[in-house]
Formats: sequence, C-alpha cells, structure tokens
Amino acid sequence: MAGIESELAAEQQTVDRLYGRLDDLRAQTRARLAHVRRSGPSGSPQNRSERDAFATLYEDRVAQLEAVEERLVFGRLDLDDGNRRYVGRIGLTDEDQSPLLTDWRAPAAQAFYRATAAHPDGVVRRRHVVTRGRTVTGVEDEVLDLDLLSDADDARLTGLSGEGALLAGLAAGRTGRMGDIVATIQAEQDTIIRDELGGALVVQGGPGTGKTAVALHRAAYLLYAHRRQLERSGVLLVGPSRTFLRYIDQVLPSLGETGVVTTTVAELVPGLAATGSEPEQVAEVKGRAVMAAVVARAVRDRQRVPAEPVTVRIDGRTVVVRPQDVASAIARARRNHRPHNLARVGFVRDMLGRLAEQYVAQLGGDIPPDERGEILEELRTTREIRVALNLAWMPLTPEKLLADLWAKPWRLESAAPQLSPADRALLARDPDAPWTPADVPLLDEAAELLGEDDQAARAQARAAAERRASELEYARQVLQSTGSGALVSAEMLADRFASTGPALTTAERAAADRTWTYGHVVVDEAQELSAMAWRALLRRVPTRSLTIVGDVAQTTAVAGARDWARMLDPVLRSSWRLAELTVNYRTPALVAETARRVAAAARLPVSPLTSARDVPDALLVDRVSADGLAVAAARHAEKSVSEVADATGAGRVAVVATPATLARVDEVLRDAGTAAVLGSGASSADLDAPLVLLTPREAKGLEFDVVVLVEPAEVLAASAGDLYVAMTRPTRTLRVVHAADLPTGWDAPA
Ligand SMILES: Nc1ncnc2c1ncn2[C@@H]1O[C@H](COP(=O)(O)OP(=O)(O)OP(=O)(O)O)[C@@H](O)[C@H]1O
Repeated sequence: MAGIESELAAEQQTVDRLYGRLDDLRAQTRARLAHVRRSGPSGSPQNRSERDAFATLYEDRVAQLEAVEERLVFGRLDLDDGNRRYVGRIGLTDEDQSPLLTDWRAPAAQAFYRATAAHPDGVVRRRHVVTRGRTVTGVEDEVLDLDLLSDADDARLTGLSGEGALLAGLAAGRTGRMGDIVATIQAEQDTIIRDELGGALVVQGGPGTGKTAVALHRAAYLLYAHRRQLERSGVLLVGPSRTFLRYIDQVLPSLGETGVVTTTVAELVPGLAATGSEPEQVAEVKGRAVMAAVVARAVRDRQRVPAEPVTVRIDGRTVVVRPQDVASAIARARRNHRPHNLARVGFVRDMLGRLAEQYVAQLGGDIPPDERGEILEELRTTREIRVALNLAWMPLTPEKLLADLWAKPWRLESAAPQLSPADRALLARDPDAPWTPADVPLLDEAAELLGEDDQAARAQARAAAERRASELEYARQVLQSTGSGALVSAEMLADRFASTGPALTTAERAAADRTWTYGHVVVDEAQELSAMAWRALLRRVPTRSLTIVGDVAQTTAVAGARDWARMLDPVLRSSWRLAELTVNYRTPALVAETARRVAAAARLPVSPLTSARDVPDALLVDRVSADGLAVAAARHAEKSVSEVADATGAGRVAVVATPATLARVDEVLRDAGTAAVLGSGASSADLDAPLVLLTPREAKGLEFDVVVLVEPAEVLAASAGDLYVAMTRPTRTLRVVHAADLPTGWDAPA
C-alpha cells in the first residue's frame, strides 16, 4: 500500500509540474495577447495587420492550451537506457527547451501504444497515469522487459494494453458526445492511425471496433505528422448525418485540432440545402454509376441543332441561323472539351462570325474593322438571334439542368435510354420539390460538366493570387524573425495579414468552395455511399489520399455496399489497401454475439469480432402482447433512465424502433409526462437529452448506455442492416421488448 501511495505521490509531483508549465505558458501567452491588444489602433496599415495577426495567433494558442486541460498527461514510458518519457495530449518543454511531455502523435510516443512483451521496442515498463482533474488517482503498470516477467504476466500482456484504464473508460456513462481515446489507443488501432498519408486506406471493422475513433485520431495524427502539406489544402471529414457530426464534434478540438472541415454528402455543394426526402429506391437509381453518363447526355442534349432555319431581319437586311452552321459551330466548340457554359462562349462567337459574314455580304464592299465590331454587337443583342442561339446552346445552372431532367419525361428519356421506363418513372419529380441528398452528387456532376462562365472571377483570382504571394512572403519573414513556426504557418499568418475581407482559415475557405481540393479525405460509414457520391468525393481529393472507414455488414442504404471491392474497384481501381479492426470496445460480449448471430442468419457479411468486456444483465428480453408493446417500451425506457443517470449528468438511453412504433412510444411517454426527444434531426441539445427516440438509421454511429429495442422482427423486415445497427448501440444493456417472435439466430444453438 505504502508502495502505491509513494508511486502516486511521485506521479502527482510530475503531474503538478506539467500543469504548472501549462499554466505558465497560458499566462505568458495571455500577457503577450494583452500587450498586442494594448498597442492600440495607431500605426501604418501594415503594423495594424501585423498586430491583428499576432493577436489571432495568441488567441489560438490560448485556446489550444485551454483545450488540453483534461488528462494533459496519461502515460509514462520507462526505457531500457534508464530514461523516462511522459506522454500526453500535447508536447511541452521547459524554459530551456528540454522535453517535459511528448505529444502522443510524435514518433517518440509510438511505443506507448505499440510495445509488447514480445516487441518491447526499448520499453521496460509502460505506465498508464490516471487523473481526475489535476489529481493522480491511479497508476497501472505493464512490465515489458522479459526478464522481469512472470508467466502469468506473459498471458495477460498478449491481451489488451492498459486493460484497467481501458475498461474504466469503456464502462463510463455516456454523455451524448464522443470522447477521445488518446490514453488507451490499442496497438491494432495505432497501426491504422499512423499509417502513411498516401493512397486510400480502407478500415473494415464490426460495430464498436473504434472505426470512428480511429478515423478522428488519424485525422489529428496526419495533421501533426504532415502539417506543412495538409494545412494548406486541409482535411475533409465526411460523416453520415449532421447528428453524427455533432456527436463527434468535440473529439478533434480536444486533440488540439480545429482545422478539419466536416460535412455530409448532402452538404457537399456549398450553398445548396438538400432538405427533401424520397423513397430508398429513388435514391438508389440516382446513386448508380450510370447516372454520370445520364448527366453528361443531358448536358449534350442542351447543345441542339434546330430543325428549321431561323430568319432574322435587321435594319432591312436578312441573316439566317442555318442548321448546318449551328451543327458545325457546335462540333467545333465541343472539340476542346471545355465545360458547357465555357464552350458556349466559343460557339456564340463562331455563330456571330458566320451571321456577320451574311450581313456584310449584303452591304457590299470592304467594311472597316471597327464597323465590323459594331455589326457583331448588333447581332449579339438582337433578341431573335439570342433566342435562336440559346435554343441551340443554352447557358445552364446545375439546378436548372437537373430540375428539367426530373420534371420533363421526354428529356429524361432522351438522356437516360439505359434506364428502364420504371426506373425513369421513379425519378419524376415536381420542379419545385426540394433537393434530396441523392441529388447532390448529381448536381455536383452537372456543375463539373457545365462550368461557370468565370472570366471576371478568374481575373479577380489572378489579382488576389499576386496579392497573396506578397503577403505570404511578408508572413514568412515575420515567422522567421519570431520563430513561432510550430504553431502557425506562413499561410495562416498571411491570411490574417490580408487587409481585405475577413481573415479566413484554410478550413473556412475550403468549406465555401465547391471546387476546393483537399490534401486528405476521411470518410466514415463509407459503406453507405453510392457510386455517384464516390465520384463527387474523389473529385475533391485528386491525390486519392483517403481514409475510408465502415462496416459492410451495417449497410442500410439500398445504394450502399456489401463488398468493398465491388464498391471501390470501379472508382479507385485496385489502388486501395485494407486494414481490419477486430475488437469490439462498445457492446457487452453477450449482446455483440447475439447481434452477430442474427446478422449472420440474415446473410449479412459480418466481420469476426472479439468483445473487450462483458457485463452482467447485458441482454434483457421482455415478451408482451402486441397491444401492450408501446406501454412496455415506455416503462423500460423510464426505468433505464433512472438506472443510468449518474451524479455527473452522464448516462444516456435510446429507444430504437421503426418510425411508426416510435410514434406510439412517444405518445405514451408524453401522456406520462416523461421528457424524451423524438428523432435526431433538430438541435445539438438533443444529443444531450437523457432519453431519445430514434430509428436505426438515426442511431447509426452513435452509442448509449442502454438501448430499448422495440419489436426486432419489425426492424428486420425493413432491413437486416438496420437491426444489426440497432442491436449494437448499447454500452451496457440491450433491453428488448417484443410481441412477435424474435428473429432467427437470436438464441444460441444448444
Ligand atoms: N482504444 C480505445 N480505448 C477506449 N475506448 C475505445 C477505444 N476504441 C474504441 N473505444 C470506444 O468504443 C466505442 C465505439 O467506438 P466507435 O464509435 O469508434 O466504433 P465504430 O467502429 O465506429 O462503431 P460503429 O460501426 O458501430 O458505429 C466508443 O465509445 C469509443 O470511444
């Protein structure tokens, strides 16, 4: 006991020192910030923008130093050369630049996650330091030096690393928000997190294997390890829904990273709100790879040779828009493969030239060049000619193109002969109906093919680029003279020096620009993406540097994948590598095993899974009459809420069922005056509610202490993937309320 206490006391001293250093740095940075702010509004514009830049720099640094308060330090490595290294959320050095704390992402920290008794990597002992606030509450040691190891230890060390700290983390009540796992990343996860930047890495893993956690830590790792490369281009994280993005939105800031753009496929085109919904079969048709050809054809259909000549009289003379001229001008304009709206400029110029020739021929004699210009202008502004040329080659927005395609059956028939009449009928929609998520990749495709007539914008961009180059150069000089390069890049500083417009970060600029290309893209729940969604995403990462995580057994979208090769080979050819996660950290073993059996019986491609823990009473099943289903579910939910609520406010319960059943449960809860939030669509506050009512799709990617699953057979009838998702959400208990028989595979074979 005395031994432990002295160990704790010794660690407390170190922890105090580290927090002391953190406090010093915070105070120093705040003082610098105050000094910069005090320096007042005087001075040249350059002085002022330099001052603003430093103010923002210090503000960011203060925010970063504040964000690492919780579990600043969590590990210690005792090395075989006698040295000792502390591992934590950020790197810290003392006044003399000697290392005090190693950033978890630094190469020197890797052994904390990877070293094993068989491959100690120079580590004699690994220690997990457990803290609450700034107080050390425990230490947990693993001795990796084989000479110091007994047989019993040997057996234990082949399992999970830092088991005590890990299990404590897994058993903690949920708050409705995902937390980081830096203190207990496991070796198989660490290998994926630190995998090289280039190429596409696919991470397949069953429910609760930490795919989302790994994807987020990998984003933070890549930003640290490849900062120069990635901070200019940015990192994009694509999730399945806004609710999911809210669920994870605190993880990256807690790892000191705020520069990642998060989005869903539905939000991929800036300024476009895809608020509509539609049946699954419609979304499936819109997601097919063939739709790329359909959109391309729809664009070409807007380049049309008129059936009849159009005769126009101008100032007593006649010009004729002749079909053969239009055909040849279209052919010529298409030749350089520019987007429709840009190629149109060439088409119009060509046609006006031809019409001008007709006009001039009627004047007789030579025409001076300036008069020819006037003639061209007159032709260009003549209404009938404009109409004729527009009919031949209409300037288009993506929205107009697609709305017309869905609203006019003859247009769709012409553009999509490959689709069956039944599939085409599915696509029909009112021109004023709101866009749906499955429309977004098609609008993006159309935007690519149409392009914008952006001559003015390009001239502006050129001027901005020149201005920016000089700002960057100046920023580089400032960085050199202040030596603050580790925290901020010349790029970031230059943004803040820019005297015009708001100072945007890379992430902000990227999020506002449809054509932005990122340095790396992370896709979570990637199995749900359609072929068209992949095309839209890959356009945003021409280097094909991707982390793709998901589980092909949890696919719920009809357009989604059951097989990575079938989904990815067409878009990435064979240039992707696969890594697998095999340990389930979320669901108790009994629940995970039951879910796996039911999913396998429904022929889902389930991954092999070992569960990190089991807990008593993890699976409770209550059979009731069909009439009593909603009431029983509501009572189970209320009971669960009172059981899981803890003093810290943690503890979350979800009722998961089909929409119709949820509505009934909601009614019972309302009548009883029980607070519950139905659906996940609304605000972020919903995630913090102790009791939520969700469909399996809304629950996707999330987790709760207790899940009350109502009528599994009904959920299964909608989709086997839905049931697998629903069953694998709880961290402690799955309470099943049912009237119909339980699905095949539920009971373990005797
Ligand atoms: N190494 C770890 N240490 C502590 N907790 C972990 C670890 N790995 C995963 N977890 C926890 O396990 C739970 C499941 O993780 P996560 O949501 O990332 O899994 P997933 O594979 O994305 O699941 P699903 O596919 O079911 O959505 C989370 O609470 C996560 O914090």
